[in-house]
Amino acid sequence: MVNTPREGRRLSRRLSFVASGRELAPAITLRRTFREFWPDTRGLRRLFAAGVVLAIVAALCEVAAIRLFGHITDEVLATRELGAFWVPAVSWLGLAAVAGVASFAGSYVTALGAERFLLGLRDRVFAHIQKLAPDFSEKRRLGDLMARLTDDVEAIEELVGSGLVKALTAAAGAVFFAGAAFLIRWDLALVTFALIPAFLLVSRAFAARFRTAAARERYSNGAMNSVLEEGLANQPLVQAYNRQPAEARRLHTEGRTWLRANMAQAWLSGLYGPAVQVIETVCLIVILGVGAWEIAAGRLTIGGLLAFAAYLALLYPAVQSLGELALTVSEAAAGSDRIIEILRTKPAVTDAPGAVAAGTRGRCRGRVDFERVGFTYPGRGRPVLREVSFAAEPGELLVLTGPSGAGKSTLAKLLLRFYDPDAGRILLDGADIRGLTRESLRANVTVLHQETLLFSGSVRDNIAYGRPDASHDEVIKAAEAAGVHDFVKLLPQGYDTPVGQRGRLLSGGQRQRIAIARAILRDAPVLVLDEPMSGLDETMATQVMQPLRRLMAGRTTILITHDLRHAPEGARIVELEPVPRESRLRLKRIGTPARRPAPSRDAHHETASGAARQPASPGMARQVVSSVSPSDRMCGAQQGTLSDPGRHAAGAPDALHGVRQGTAPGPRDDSPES
Ligand SMILES: Nc1ncnc2c1ncn2[C@@H]1O[C@H](COP(=O)(O)OP(=O)(O)OP(=O)(O)O)[C@@H](O)[C@H]1O
Repeated sequence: MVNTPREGRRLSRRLSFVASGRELAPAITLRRTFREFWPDTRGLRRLFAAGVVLAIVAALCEVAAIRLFGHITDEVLATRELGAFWVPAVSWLGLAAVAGVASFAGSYVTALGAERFLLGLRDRVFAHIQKLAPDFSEKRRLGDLMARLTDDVEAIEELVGSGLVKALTAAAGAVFFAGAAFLIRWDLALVTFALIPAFLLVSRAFAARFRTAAARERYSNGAMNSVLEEGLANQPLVQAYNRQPAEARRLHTEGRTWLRANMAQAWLSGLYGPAVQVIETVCLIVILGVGAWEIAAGRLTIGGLLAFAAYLALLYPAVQSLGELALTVSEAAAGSDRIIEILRTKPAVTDAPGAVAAGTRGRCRGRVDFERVGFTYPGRGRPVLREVSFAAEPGELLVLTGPSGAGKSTLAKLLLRFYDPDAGRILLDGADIRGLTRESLRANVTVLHQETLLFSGSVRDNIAYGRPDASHDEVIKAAEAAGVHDFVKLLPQGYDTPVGQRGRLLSGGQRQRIAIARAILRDAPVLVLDEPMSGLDETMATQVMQPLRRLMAGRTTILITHDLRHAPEGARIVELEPVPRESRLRLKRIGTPARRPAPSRDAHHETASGAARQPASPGMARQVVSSVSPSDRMCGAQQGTLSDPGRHAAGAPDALHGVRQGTAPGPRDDSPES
């Protein structure tokens, strides 16, 4: 059953799937697995069919070769007639050559089909995950998703692709070898066939123990990998906190558990081989005993007996291989369950039928409107946003502030259409973004995420990520504008220097500036900066501020920040407060800081009832926007709207989001750095 270490690993994976079948819920039938994944074999079926045909040719050659072996034994060895040797010997050689070529070609085309199937299915699942909101991956353990894209996809292939080929060829081989043995002596064949259940019984007895051992191995392997992954990913933390010995101990403990689980498996595989061998020996002795009796009685030749034994030696592995099919099915069922779960997850948003491209010739002016937007994350009872309205004019800088968890980053996700709002709408240049193609929408909106996201490629790759066709000069220009060029020049390989895993070979400020260069190169008219200064100290923040201003110049910018010290002068400020637990009251404020933003956000606060905490800066211009409970709505409506009173008033005046227009924003002095 377990012949090579690779097969052993495969078997343990297979058995562990069976063992943990309950959690993995292989409630999927064989038919359903085939129905779901058979279409993935389109274009590959000829390869698999060729694999079956070639494997059958090889098996037939083996049947014929054994026949020749019997013939040589009887006609040459027993009679000592050397002259009768050459023809069968050359034929045997010819058969061996044909079998070798057929076997090689069969394995090759089957492997080609299998690898292409894996490639196609993995691409399909990965492409589907990319269509889902990023939260889909973020909510899951990365290791689990990786296992689905590798082990589970492979398990499906082993059933639907190469597994099917293997099953068909094993079945054909079993029929040929059994048939050939039957032709030599049908009564002797029946005796030996009667011993086949003994193989199945031993397999069954071992499988149960193997299953437990394999499940332990898989579990401890997962635990060990987690320790490794965490230890390596958090290496700076481990070293800074002097936790190296503790981490080493943790790994050693998990490693020892894994070792014990592996030894249990090794013990079982070691025992299984001799157990099967005992049965095979029993079979052989029975055959030899009965054969000797039959030879003495003149009813069987020595060549016939040896050929008979050779057929049985090939028949038993074929039968075992068919027996293992049940394990392949279990594994594939569990794997397909997990893959189907991904494939059946519907994207939170899709392009509407008839969706159009944003803007004129793909580029919009950059006006953004949030109109009474309400949103609750799927599976969450409480809304994150309720009746949020504000607008940003083309080229305007709007600072979005508010306490942690108020939903600021969620607004960015809605603007990118990772989700659609449950209520209200978001407009880009006056067009509801639900009517735009997601590709064109996202081409017009660049988000700089709170955590700088870099790939492990070179500096150049990371800058050009949003525009892979950018020329070298364009990359350098963007890098210069972002203040990247000077430090890149000092790197050992310049723009070709690898930035390391998630850009960890660079400082936080350098990473951030590369992300700014990437955004500059992308040149989208709308920009969302989500806490661009987070994690940067004062000096770094100052260094990043200059390139940021260049990036913001001429673009509609929504700057999300807790820290109003980073709000450029003259910027309009929108404050978002969390949706209160009980009341439907929601308050947000818009203001314009004076020459310098207030040092403390508290200085801007004003209570919902209107009892103002005075702004620290005397020149602060302020608008108050409030989304109010139904009884307050009229009051809100009377206050007008932020930017287009006519449009809102013409809509549903009694449900309007209340806006109190403050002093007009002062002149912006964060204008593009020239
Ligand atoms: N994918 C998600 N699924 C469910 N809830 C989420 C998800 N993402 C965020 N939330 C919740 O939504 C609320 C708003 O989160 P969001 O990240 O928008 O806040 P924020 O104002 O940007 O906070 P911070 O300033 O700390 O970044 C939080 O309570 C958060 O727990």
